[in-house]
Amino acid sequence: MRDVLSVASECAPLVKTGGLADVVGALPSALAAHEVRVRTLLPGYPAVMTALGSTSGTLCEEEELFGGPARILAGEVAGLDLLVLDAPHLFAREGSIYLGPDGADWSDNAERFAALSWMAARIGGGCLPGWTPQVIHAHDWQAALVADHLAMQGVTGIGTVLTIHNIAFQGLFEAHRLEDLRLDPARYHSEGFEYWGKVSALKAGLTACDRLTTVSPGYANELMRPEFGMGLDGVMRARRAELTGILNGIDEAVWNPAEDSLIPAPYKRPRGKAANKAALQAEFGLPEAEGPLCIVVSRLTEQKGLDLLVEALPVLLERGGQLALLGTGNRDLEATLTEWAETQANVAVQIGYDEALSHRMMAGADAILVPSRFEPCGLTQLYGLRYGTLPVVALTGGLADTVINASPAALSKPVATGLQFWPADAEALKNALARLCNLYSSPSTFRQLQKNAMAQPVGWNSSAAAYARLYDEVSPA
Ligand SMILES: Nc1ncnc2c1ncn2[C@@H]1O[C@H](COP(=O)(O)OP(=O)(O)O[C@H]2O[C@H](CO)[C@@H](O)[C@H](O)[C@H]2O)[C@@H](O)[C@H]1O
Repeated sequence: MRDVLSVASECAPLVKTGGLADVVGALPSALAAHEVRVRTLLPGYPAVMTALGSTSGTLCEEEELFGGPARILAGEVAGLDLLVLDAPHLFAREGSIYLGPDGADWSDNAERFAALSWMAARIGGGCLPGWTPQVIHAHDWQAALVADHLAMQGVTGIGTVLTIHNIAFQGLFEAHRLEDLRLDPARYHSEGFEYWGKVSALKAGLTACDRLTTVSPGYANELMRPEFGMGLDGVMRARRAELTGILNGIDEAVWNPAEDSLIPAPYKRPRGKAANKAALQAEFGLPEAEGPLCIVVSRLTEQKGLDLLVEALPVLLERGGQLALLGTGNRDLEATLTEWAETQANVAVQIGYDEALSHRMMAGADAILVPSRFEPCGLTQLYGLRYGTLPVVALTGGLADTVINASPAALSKPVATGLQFWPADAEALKNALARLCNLYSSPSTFRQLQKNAMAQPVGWNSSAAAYARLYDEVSPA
């Protein structure tokens, strides 16, 4: 049995802004089947403290943690073995976990997440009675200082793994804060955590952790190229031997069309989607239509390429297709999409974040559109596969790794599970939408694609085994 401390800034179902939370929340139970015991360290945001309740005990205290006292609490919540960093001066704030009321990053995000890494390192050093992990698994920049903090605390004999969920987020801070963040000035150089005159928390982890992973083999390759490495491609190339791409899975208990209590009519076969489609159209105020009902469930950011969809949309509408979109983010994009919905009968837009609605959309739609410019893995195309909702995706990162394009060869086998297009531009997306409409107009072909999609494995099993092997490799002898 391996003991692993997973460290992250979010974890479903407790606190979620994106796919990171899903992965951090799902991995522990997937790993349990592979002889790995995971305890998850999270910041004590109000939602986490409330979920923990009063049953927890204090396991370890710190008098002064970046401006105030702190302690580690423990408890079981939603099947997770949680360790919670209770530090009210850093985390007892309402609103977004990353952003202040003005929409900008909290000005002390450096200290907030340095504190998380510092306490992870303390746990690695044995501060909890009776439990010390063999491996610390850090997720994204918010946990990436952990290897440096282990070194600063003089802790050795612990394996470290850093997973990159999205290299666009790097945790950059002014260099003069370096010592306040309890970092070693001797590592402030181009092969350490220095990045264009700043401290990069992500680069700290990329240069100091024993092993690096990212969330698909395709993105692992892309990260080593300037177009995708966001300035860190050189670091990724230098650490090529320690970098692995391990595909994300989805929680098959939460995303199961046969037993999903959040959808109107659970189903096992594609034809069972019809009742869900009618309900979804009614819910969004969409009429019946000749073409496919497409959905988007997404953060509205540059990465996700939804500006391309705005340009390509007429092709779908001319063919009698429909769009129902759920998302939030970029204000201009929200306004443009809302305008489309106000002027087009076949476009409906819901601005906001709504987990239950996202299930109803997966169940009711014919296709899900994911036109991302880059996508480390992507989860919504995996939900789409499981629900027989064909993914139409850009050929990048994990989208390229998880969807089998409906090429003539793949259609004839038949193994195709969706549509891919490249480059990630409006013209290629228009072509993909036209191809989708063609396939949709042949019901038997479309039904076969849906069956193939629903049969594609999208769970955690083989990826959990890959993480377990990695933990074995980095564990001290
Ligand atoms: N408005 C809304 N309402 C309800 N639910 C919404 C929503 N907007 C988004 N979601 C949900 O949030 C999650 C988003 O996960 P993704 O993996 O698709 O992208 P994200 O960029 O957040 O994750 C990053 O990390 C993950 C995890 O490694 C990688 O898969 C991904 O490529 C990388 O960019 C999904 O569960 C989705 O259903």
